[in-house]
Amino acid sequence: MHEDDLDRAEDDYFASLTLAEADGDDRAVEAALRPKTLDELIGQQRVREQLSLVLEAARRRERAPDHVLLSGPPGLGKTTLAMIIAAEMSAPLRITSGPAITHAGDLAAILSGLNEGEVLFVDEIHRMSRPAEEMLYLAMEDFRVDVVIGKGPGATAIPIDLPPFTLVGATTRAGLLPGPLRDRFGFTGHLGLYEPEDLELIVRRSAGLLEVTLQDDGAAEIAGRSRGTPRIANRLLRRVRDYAQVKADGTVTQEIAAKALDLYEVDALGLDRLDLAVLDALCRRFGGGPVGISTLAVAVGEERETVEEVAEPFLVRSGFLARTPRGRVATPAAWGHLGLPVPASAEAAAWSADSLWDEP
Ligand SMILES: Nc1ncnc2c1ncn2[C@@H]1O[C@H](COP(=O)(O)OP(=O)(O)OP(=O)(O)O)[C@@H](O)[C@H]1O
Ligand SMILES: [Mg+2]
Repeated sequence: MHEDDLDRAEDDYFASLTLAEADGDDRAVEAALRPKTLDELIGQQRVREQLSLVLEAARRRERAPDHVLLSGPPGLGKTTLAMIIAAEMSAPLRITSGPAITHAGDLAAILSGLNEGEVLFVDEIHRMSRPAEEMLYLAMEDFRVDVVIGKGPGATAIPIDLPPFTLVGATTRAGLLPGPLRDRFGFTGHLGLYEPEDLELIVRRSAGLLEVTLQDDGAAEIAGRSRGTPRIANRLLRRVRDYAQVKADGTVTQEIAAKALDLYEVDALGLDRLDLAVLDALCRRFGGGPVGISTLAVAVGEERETVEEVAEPFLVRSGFLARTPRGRVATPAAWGHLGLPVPASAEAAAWSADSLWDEP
């Protein structure tokens, strides 16, 4: 069995579980809490409107919608959206991922097995091999793959026509995709971190599905500590529910939520261990910066990618870290959050960070 088939079977399995069956298994609960339609999706107003237009137009033309690229930090709903696209088009969904496609042949097999209108979801599309990527260009644009038979001068390419399909690619970093690949997507949706109000709605929706009694201030407490991320909000809700059931009568109040999250070392603003380690290294070891992201990653013992894609977006959004052309700098708020006096240099660095830049 191919790894992607396995992924698919696993995802189908998790998605098919009812909440009662899934409960207790975090991954299965996550799948069961996924919104199934665009209307059910909370937040991401702009992406939702744009995508709904793309899908509605395709439905009216009775054609497969244009290829869609979804980018954004982990846990914001890329996989969920891919499933929604297929569901909204009443089309079957095939799931694979960049790292699972090691040879162009793997991709050729997947592509040539597609049926008309099918949605092919390629997660972590930035991690596909170069030859597979080139094969994908042709498939996306001309709905064709060239399968090479033989080797050396005698090798021949046999073109195989593909039925119209929709590719949905997901990446945590659109900036890492080669230009030619990015350009072949008809629509790119960028998912940004969620606002606390939206997270509150998500927590309340999930509590309803999980049959947790949740007070409004309890929902706000969980939302406020969820790092702008629905996956984290749902996970914190489950930990708080455990706490409420064991230590109280099961009702999640603000006080219960705060106590439970303190116990799990999620601080009042939602910073987790990694976030705090990054801030701590930045302030204590590098005097507040500027310091390069790779150096910072080594200092906290993490992959550069993890620091850049998981910790940094939230720290920037929370106003603790600024990205400058010379490196990352801690803002005065960061020193304050760590309970350290703000050095004069930090004030100055924050002012010079007016040249803040953002990735495309
Ligand atoms: N807009 C939303 N409304 C409600 N729940 C959401 C929303 N977005 C995501 N979720 C929930 O968050 C969880 C994580 O979402 P999802 O798996 O789609 O994230 P992802 O972007 O694919 O993450 P990764 O990059 O790690 O693959 C899902 O279980 C889903 O229930
Ligand atoms: Mg995903």
